Parts: sequence; C-alpha cells; structure tokens
Amino acid sequence: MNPPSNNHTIEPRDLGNSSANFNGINSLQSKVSSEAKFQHILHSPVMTEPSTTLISQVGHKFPEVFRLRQGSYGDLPSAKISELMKSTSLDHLLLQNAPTQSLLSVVNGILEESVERRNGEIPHRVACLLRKVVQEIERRISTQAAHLKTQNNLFKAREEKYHSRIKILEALTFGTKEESEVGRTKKEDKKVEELKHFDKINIEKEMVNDLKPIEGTKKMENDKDVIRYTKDIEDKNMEISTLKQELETMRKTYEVQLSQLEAKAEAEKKVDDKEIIKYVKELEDKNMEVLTLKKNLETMKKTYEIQCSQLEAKTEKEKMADDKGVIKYIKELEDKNVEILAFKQELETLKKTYEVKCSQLEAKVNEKENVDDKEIIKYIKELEDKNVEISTFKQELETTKKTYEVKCSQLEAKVEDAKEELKHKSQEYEHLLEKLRNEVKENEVISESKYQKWIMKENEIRKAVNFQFSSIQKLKLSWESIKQDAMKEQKIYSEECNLLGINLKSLVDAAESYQIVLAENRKLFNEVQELKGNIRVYCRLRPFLPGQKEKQSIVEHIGETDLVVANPAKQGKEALRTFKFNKVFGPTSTQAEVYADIQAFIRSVLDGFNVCIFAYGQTGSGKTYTMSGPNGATTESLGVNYRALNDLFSISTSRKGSIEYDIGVQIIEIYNEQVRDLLSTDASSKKLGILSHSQPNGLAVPDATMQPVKSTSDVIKLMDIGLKNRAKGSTAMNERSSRSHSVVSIHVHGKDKKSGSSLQGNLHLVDLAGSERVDRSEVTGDRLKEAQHINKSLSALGDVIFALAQKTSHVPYRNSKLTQLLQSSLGGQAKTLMLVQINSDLKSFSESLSTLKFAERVSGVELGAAKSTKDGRDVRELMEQVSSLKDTILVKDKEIEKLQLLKDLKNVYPSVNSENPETTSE
Ligand SMILES: Nc1ncnc2c1ncn2[C@@H]1O[C@H](COP(=O)(O)OP(=O)(O)OP(=O)(O)O)[C@@H](O)[C@H]1O
Repeated sequence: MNPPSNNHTIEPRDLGNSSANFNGINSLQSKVSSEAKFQHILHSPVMTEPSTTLISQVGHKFPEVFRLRQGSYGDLPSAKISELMKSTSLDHLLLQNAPTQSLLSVVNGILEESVERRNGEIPHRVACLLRKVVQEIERRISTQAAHLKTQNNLFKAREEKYHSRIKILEALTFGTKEESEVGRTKKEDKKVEELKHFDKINIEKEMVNDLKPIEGTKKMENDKDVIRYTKDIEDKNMEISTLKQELETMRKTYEVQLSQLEAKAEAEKKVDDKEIIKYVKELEDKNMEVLTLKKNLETMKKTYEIQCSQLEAKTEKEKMADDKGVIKYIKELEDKNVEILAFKQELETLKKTYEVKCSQLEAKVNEKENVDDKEIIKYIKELEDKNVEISTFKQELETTKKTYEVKCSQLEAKVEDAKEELKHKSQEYEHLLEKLRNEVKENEVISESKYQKWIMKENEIRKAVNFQFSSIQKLKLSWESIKQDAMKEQKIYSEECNLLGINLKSLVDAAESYQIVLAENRKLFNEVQELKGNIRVYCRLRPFLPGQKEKQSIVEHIGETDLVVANPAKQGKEALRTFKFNKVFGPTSTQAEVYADIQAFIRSVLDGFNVCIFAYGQTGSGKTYTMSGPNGATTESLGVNYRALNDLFSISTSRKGSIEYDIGVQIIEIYNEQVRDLLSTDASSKKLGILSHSQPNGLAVPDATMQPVKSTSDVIKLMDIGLKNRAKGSTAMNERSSRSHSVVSIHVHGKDKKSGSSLQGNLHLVDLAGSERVDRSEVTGDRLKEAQHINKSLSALGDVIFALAQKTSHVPYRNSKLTQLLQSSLGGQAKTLMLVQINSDLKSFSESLSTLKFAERVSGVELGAAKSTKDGRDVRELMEQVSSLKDTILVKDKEIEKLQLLKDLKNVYPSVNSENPETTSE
C-alpha cells in the first residue's frame, strides 16, 4: 500500500511514447495522437476499476461514479471516515464493489485521522478495516497480474497461430512439399483445406469459363509466357513475403510492445492500485487495438489464403498437365496472372477500403476525442489537483515521517541510553555472575568435599547397616532361641503355676491353720498373761519436781520388781521395808518405757478382753502424768491413754484384712459417788446411772456419750473436751482432778470378716482420786464429804480385790460407783493393771507407805500361785491387818458421823460443848 508517487503517475508523455510504438505497428494507430490515446486510456473503465464484475455492474455510468468518488474522496469528512471506521457494514460486497480509488481514499483518511487525532495509533477495529482494504487491493493486483498473464499467453498462442498460418501460406506459395507441415494443426489445416477446396472449385469454374474463349489462341504461346507467369507468381510471392515481413514486423513490434507492457506490468505489479488500473486499462486498449488489427489481418489473411489456394491449385494443375496442356496451362497462367492482377487490384481496393475505414474510424475517434477533450482536460486538471493533494499529503506524510523519525531518533537515543544502562547493568550482572560463579565454584568444591564426606558417611552407614543387619540376623537367631527358651519357660511357668496353685492351696490351708495358730497364740498369750496374773501392779516413783526444796527420799533401793523404803522414824534394818511388784519404774523412767510394759494389755482388748488400767496414789504422785501426760505434752511425754489408743488404731488397721473394728470412746467422771458424762455438753447437770449387770457390749454407763473415733487425733480432741469439762468443776481450794475419779472407756467392737463372728473388748483407763488419808486432811464440810466418798470408793475397790483374791462367791462390786463401773474389767477374764504412783519425798512417807502396803496387798493377792508359795502366817497376818484396818475405818467413820452430828447441833444450839476432836479422830 505504497502511496502513489510521482513516478507512478501516468504522464501524457509516457503514454505518448507508447502510442508512438503503436503508430509504428499499425498505420491506423499512427493517426491517433498520444494525448488522445492517454485520454482514451484515462476514460477507460478499466483505468478506474480493474474488476470486470464492477465494470459490468457500473457499466457506462462508471466514469460518473469514478468522477464523483474522485472528487469526493479528498473532501471525505473525517466524520464519514470515522463512521466508516466504526461501521460494521463494510462487508465483503462493499469492499468488492468500491472503486480502488475510494479504498485508497479511505486508507488515506484513516491514516490522516490516525496521525491527526490518535498520534499514529490505530485502533484494532480500524486496523482490521485497513487490513481488509489492503487485502482487497492486493487481491485486485493479483487478479490483474493473472489477467495479464492470461493475455500474454493468449498473445503467444495467437502468435503461434500466425506463425503456422504464415508457414501454410509459404507452403502454398512454394509448393506442396510443405503440405505435411501445414497439416500440423488439424483445425487450421481442415479450414485451409475446406477453403482450398471451395476456392479451387470456384477458380476452376472461373478458369474454365475464362479459358473457353481463348483456348484456341493461347495454345501457341511459348515458354516465355510460362516464365513470365512464373515471374509473376514470384512477384506475387514477393508481395506475399513483403506482407509477411510487414506482418512479422508488426508482430515483432507488437511483441516488443507486449514485452514492454509485460515488463511494465511486471515492474508495476507492486505499484499502487491507481497506476495498475491505468496500465491495465492501457493494456486493454492495446488489446482492443490489437484485436481490431488482428481481425483485419485475419480477413486479409483469409483472402490471401483463398487466392493463394486458388493459385496453388492452378499451379498444381499446370504442373501436372502434359505437354499438351502446357499451352493451356500457360494460358491458365496468363489467366491467373490476370486474376492475380485483379486480385491485386482487389487487394489494393481492400487495402484502400481498409485505410478509408481506418481513416473514418480515426476521424470518428478524433471526433469523439474532440468531444471528450474538455472532459479529459478537466479530468487531467482534477488529476493534477489530486496530484497536488497527493504531493501535499506526501509532504504531510513526510513531515509526519520526519516527526516520527525525530521521535524515533529520540527513542533511539533513549534506547541508546537504556542500552548504556543495560550495558552497565549487564557489566554489573556479569560481575555478579562472576562472583556467583566463583561462589558456585566454591560451593561446588564444598559440595564436592561434602559429597566425599557423604560418601564416606554412606560407606560408614552401609557398614553400620551391614553390621546392624548381621546383628539383626544374630538377634533373630537369639530371638528364636529366646523364643524357644520363652516357650520352655512358659511351659515351666505353667507347671510352676500349677505347682504354685497347689502350694497356694497349701498356703491357704497354712493361713487358715495360721489363724488357728494365731488364735492359739492369743490364747497362749492370754494364758501367759493370766499366769502372770490378771491383776498386775506396777510401781512408779515420781521424780523430785524442779522447784521442790526438800529432796530427801524415803526410797532406799529401786530394783526391777522390788522397792526398799526407809522409815525416817526408825533406825537400822527395822527402818527398811521391801515391797515387791510386777514392775518398778524409777524416777528416771520415761513414758515410753512405762508403756512398753503396758502394751500387751492393749493387744488383749482387740482380742476381745476387757482391760482396766488405773493409777493409784496420793495427790501429786503423778497419776495424771502417767495416764495422760503433762499439760502441753509432746510425743515423748504422751501418757498411757494416747499411746494405748494409738496402738489400738494401728493394730486394728493391721488386722483390717481379717477383722473390722469399730472403736468408740466414753469419758466419765465419778465425783462424790456421782457419775458424770464429760463428753456431754451439759456434763455438769447430767447424772448417769450405772448398770448393775453390764451389757453384752460391755457398756456399764450406756447413757454416757459414745464418740466413735477413727484416729488418735479424734481421741486427743475428745480428751481435751473431757479435761475441759473436768476442770469446770474445780474450785479455788483444790484441784477437782484430785477429788474425783476420771474414767476413759474405750469400747472396741470387732467383726471377723471370714467367720462373721464378732468380739467386744473394753479398755478402762482410770485416773483415781488422791488416796491420801482423810484423817490427815483435817477437812470438814464438802471436803470431808469428798474425802469420805473417795475413801469409800477406794475401800470398795480394795474389798472387791480381796473378794476376788479370796475367790469368794460374792464380790462386793455394788459398794461404790467405781467398782460398779469397773465390774466387767475386774475379775473373770478381765485384766487389771494397777499403776501405783509414789511420791518419794520425806513428807509423804506415811501416805507412800500406806499406798505401798495397799498395792503390795493387791499384788500379793493376784500373784496367785506365786503367792500360794508364801506361808500361811503371812496370809493370816495380812488378813488380820486388813480386818483391823477395816474395823479402824468403820470406827473412824462412826466417829466422823458423830462429830458431824455434834457440829450440826452446835450450829443449832451454840451452848452445847463439843468433844475434843483429837480424841474422836483417833
Ligand atoms: N514421772 C514424772 N516426771 C516428772 N514430773 C512428774 C512425774 N510425775 C508427776 N510429775 C509432776 O508432778 C506433779 C503432780 O503430778 P500429778 O498432777 O500427775 O499428780 P496426781 O497424782 O495426778 O495429783 P492429783 O491426784 O491431784 O491429780 C505435776 O506437776 C507433774 O508434772
């Protein structure tokens, strides 16, 4: 789609040259001026539209259309172009029907608008449109090229035909030798033969008619005439050859022109559509001319051919005639000569007629050209204008091109800069790349070394794996052997299990027998206890207290089971008296040491025995210390009560597999022969009765609060409560604890889990009131009453013990609340432990001696068999002593009652004189 350039513009001089060529070819065309020819070409429809289809569609109106479009495309408004650009109706048919000029104008318009409005940017849709238009133009050019080629081929074919015809003519002229050559083209030959035949018949008829009048006269003519005729024929042949030459020249000229046109067409294949159209138009004009010439030539040729055939026929006849016929033949030749002359004349006439016709045609053409001249000039002017516009457009294009070039140069400069930058960057990158390469090399080296290491490691691992594998194999083998062993072991195990079952059965039997043995052991233990004596007496000596001034002791010797007391009023051996007990604890003995010898009694409680442990002694001799411990006792100084309960819990826990124990605690107080519940919240007010016969559960005071205990801490809490309640009864004069008996009763109920049998054991821990002699107290009133109650209860205790010792049928338990309370734990299967507390200071000698004598008496009774070894005199002495003491007590009690009576009377009757108290007390 190159824009039309100046050298592509068809100038009149160019066309003049071509017309000159035509003039050289044909005399008819020589008369046509170059300018007229140009205008003729320009007016040709082919010039504006190469498409024959369009020509047929537009027909004679095409110039108008062309003119209109020629005139308007330059002025085509941009809006229209835009519309065209936007239009989707520019379909194939529209493209096909539109003149190439219009298509070019559309392209120009698009380019212009793109340059003006869009800074050279062409939208996609417009680009598509352009592509379509360009494709259409290209299609037309290619069609024209194909058309030219076809025409060229036609010309060549026609040329060949002419050549063959010329040859035929030559053959006709020079003899029949060439007949074979003439027959090469069957069609032509057939035509020629038909013509020949037709002409021959006619000629022969004419000749016969002509020869008839002169037949007689010409017979005599000689060979000269023949030569002349021959010469004439030769002349004819010359003329024919001249014609041939002319024809050849024409052909050559035509060929030259054709080649020029072809060259032009070939060269201008790529030129724009406008010029191609022009050239094609020109070519078609030439073709038309050539066709016209060819037609004329054809006519001429036919005429010549007929004549030639006639002549040939004549010549043949003449040649074939015998001597006789020579004259005739000569005549015929002469006739022929005449005929030739006539033919010549006819030819001349024809030529002239042809020329006349040509001149007429030329005249007509000139006429027409004159008529169209003005229009042509106008067209030329318009064309020039268009050329000017085109040149302007070209200039604009040039300007745009330059602008683009400038931009391009700028862009190139930028590109150069960018290239420089890129170069710089590429250098940097190369540097980096080099660096990276170095790093890569280093890494490669490292990785190589690592690889080597890995290989080494791999080898090591392989070795290890192999080793592991062999180990696994070994392990497998050992596993197998272990499996075998395990199976063996399992077998052995099952055997052993069976054996174990058997053994277990025997063990169960053994356990059962163990229980039996254990029961027997308990029985034996109790028997031993019994052998030792169900009433046992331990004597404990209180140490001197830290603030005590007089530290002279009456105790001369302390043995394991014996104690020697010295009477400070006597001298020598008479002063010494030995007492024997089951156990004697010196002043340095600890709480733990004392309890160790009591512990066995505690075990008996859990075996279902009743145990009574009571502390006997004068006030301040250490009863409470031994039973409970001092105030704020530590673990070491805890008394028998806590230790006994602690043991009960631990032993019951150890036996819980076989026996389930329930332990309950009661704490009561006997004061002035009244029983009080120390665990009750209103202990002071509540007075409890004692059952004459103890219950099967061993409870003598069932109304007293029974607190179940699970641990030692529970017991400690209860003890604290009991102590607090006991303390409430204390007076300013004396400690309550000294004047009442406190009893902590622990009731144990055990249930054998296996046999379901139950047992009941009771433990009484009794802290007795002080045993000091009442007569020494010099008391009156409440203290006297208290003393009497204390003496009575202690006396009743002594009576019970003696009764038990005498094994009399009647044991006087009912004489005191104390003996009533302890009834179940005194005598029978019950075990009784009396802890005799001695204050060894000199002041307490009398009380200590009295206590020791009481304890010795109790102890002596219980020793039973041992005691039986004693002689009868001692027993009697003791019995007498006891009875005298009893008598003395009775007398004393009577005196006390008398004195009390007198006292009361004196208060009522102050005038009544009282007796001497010293005499009554004695
Ligand atoms: N074995 C001992 N070791 C150290 N101190 C003791 C010992 N026995 C008793 N005592 C102390 O002697 C004092 C009197 O003891 P305790 O109160 O136990 O005598 P008691 O016989 O219970 O008197 P009461 O009949 O008035 O209750 C207390 O201060 C006590 O701490």
